[in-house]
Amino acid sequence: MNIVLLDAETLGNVANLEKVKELGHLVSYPRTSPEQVQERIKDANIIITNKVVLGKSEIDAAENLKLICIAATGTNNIDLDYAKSRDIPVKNVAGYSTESVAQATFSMLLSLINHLSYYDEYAKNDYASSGLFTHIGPTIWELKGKRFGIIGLGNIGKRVAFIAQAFGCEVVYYSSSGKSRDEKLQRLELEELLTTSDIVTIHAPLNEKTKELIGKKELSHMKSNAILINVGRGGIVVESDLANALEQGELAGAGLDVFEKEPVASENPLLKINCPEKLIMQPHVAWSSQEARETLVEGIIQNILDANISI
Ligand SMILES: NC(=O)C1=CN([C@@H]2O[C@H](COP(=O)(O)OP(=O)(O)OC[C@H]3O[C@@H](n4cnc5c(N)ncnc54)[C@H](O)[C@@H]3O)[C@@H](O)[C@H]2O)C=CC1
Ligand SMILES: O=C(O)C(=O)CO
Repeated sequence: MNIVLLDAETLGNVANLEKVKELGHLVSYPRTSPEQVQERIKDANIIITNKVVLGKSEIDAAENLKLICIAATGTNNIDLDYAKSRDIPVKNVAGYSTESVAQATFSMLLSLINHLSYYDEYAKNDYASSGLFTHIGPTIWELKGKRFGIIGLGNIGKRVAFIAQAFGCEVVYYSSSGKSRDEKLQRLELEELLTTSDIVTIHAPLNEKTKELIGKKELSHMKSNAILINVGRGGIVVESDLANALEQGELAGAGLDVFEKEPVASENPLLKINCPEKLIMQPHVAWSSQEARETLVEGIIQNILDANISI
């Protein structure tokens, strides 16, 4: 059985990747450009991809393809409808990074509301000569009692809700999908969630309903002291509108782990905003704790075993 892993570098150093070799003949590429995909997968029975895009032409190029394994939870890099029409199963790994992404959500949020970068820089450069034990600079506020609005209440959204409640927040959520109802939490329409929340975090997948869900109009509904965190997918937030909204003071800050184009384009307006202290950016690492990457590989192995492929 030919297994082709297209973007091994994205998994980092995980010992259990060796176990995939016990399942078949593994050819592992650190990275694969769009131009290289078709040649590399032409003999593959199983393709493993984290973020390499497999559309119609790529799927057609792999004539003996039996399974597509996504080395991720999000499935938006695969043409799922076309794979289905060709009877090729597509398996993602659900839930492997829930803790890691929830932790990253709060890491960015707490950094922003406690102004970590500012106070770190002050302590290292100005504190010794300040003559005062403290320094009241940018305002720090407490999470307790604040309204915490979650967009997408699945595995990650629910974990974030639990932690937000532990901080004493009032959690509300928006979901267009009936699957994620939670009777214990208040469900709001998107506009009300945006208008009334002090913190908004995004944990939805990218699909037709979520694409550009948060643009100019939605950002203008947000409270001027609010913080927006997006660890779902980049295409959900319109980046040029967010850059404008931060500059205009329509919201107080944003933490982004995901971007419409990854890596970000050098002309991305977010890289050029005139208030960089209001924005934290990460290179799509919310998922990537050591524990999560090892669990991810276990999930891929299980997906291959479950598929019970015979060649
Ligand atoms: N930044 C990162 O490193 C990572 C990002 N992700 C992203 O987070 C997403 C969610 O992950 P999980 O919670 O594990 O998945 P999940 O499938 O458990 O939850 C997704 C939730 O979003 C809801 N949803 C779907 N369409 C929606 C819409 N139009 N509006 C509001 N909610 C909607 C679904 O009903 C579901 O409850 C993934 O699809 C992926 O895009 C996931 C893992 C790592
Ligand atoms: O698992 C996911 O969906 C991620 O974004 C990490 O690759």
